[in-house]
Amino acid sequence: MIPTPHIEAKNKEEIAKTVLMPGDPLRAKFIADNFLEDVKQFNSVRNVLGYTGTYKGRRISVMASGMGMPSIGIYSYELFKFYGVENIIRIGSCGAYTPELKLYDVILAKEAWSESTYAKVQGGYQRDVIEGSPELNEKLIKIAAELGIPINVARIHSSDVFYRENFEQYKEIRDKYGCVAVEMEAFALFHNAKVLGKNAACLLTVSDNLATGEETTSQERQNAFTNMMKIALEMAE
Ligand SMILES: O=P(O)(O)O[C@H]1O[C@H](CO)[C@@H](O)[C@H]1O
Ligand SMILES: O=c1cc[nH]c(=O)[nH]1
Repeated sequence: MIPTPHIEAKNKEEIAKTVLMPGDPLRAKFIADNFLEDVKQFNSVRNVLGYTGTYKGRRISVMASGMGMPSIGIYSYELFKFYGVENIIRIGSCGAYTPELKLYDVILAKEAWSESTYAKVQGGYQRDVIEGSPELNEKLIKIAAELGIPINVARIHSSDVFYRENFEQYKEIRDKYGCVAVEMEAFALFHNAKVLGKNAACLLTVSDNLATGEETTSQERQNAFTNMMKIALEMAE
């Protein structure tokens, strides 16, 4: 079923087996412009930009997911199911729930906790925690160590809501469920990988801290989280 309603690539070969997936289409473009060689754009439908190129001579794709679980649910499903993609590594921004995490710190989401109904509705999954791929995580941890980039391996919160009326609720989610930071896509990505027999991981960079009030600009979130990008790019094959 390709092209799909949301991805215009006409054959599978246009997309590599491993896809890096930021929420922001312009973060995808930044990576293609600054890190990849021999780049070909394979998607511009809805401005959700997708590119394939080489990194240090090895092939890799980068495509945006948009924001939220419904959006990454669509793109990751189409890539896994119809384009033969095997590995998706989300590279996102997140809000830290603890003062110990500093802006620009990198987190590897070992598992995602969520109150979202995404996994239940999509495939009848009843639990509220889903793990990322242990194999991908092991590789990412090794790469980070080789690059000398510290990473925090932890459980994160995948939320459907960016602006909560009760801001202080994050403390309960942190303390009760053990989540160190919040983002909005990993739970759905991990679920799609599981039901389709594929692999998914999620690297995050701290863009703001709910405990201290520190925050980065939209420009930094788009272009400056390069440590996370460099770790993920080493997954090129
Ligand atoms: O920076 P990205 O990858 O979009 O990730 C985070 O940023 C967005 C909210 O600002 C949500 O998509 C959240 O998950
Ligand atoms: O989902 C997100 C991403 C960054 N910062 C937040 O507070 N939430």
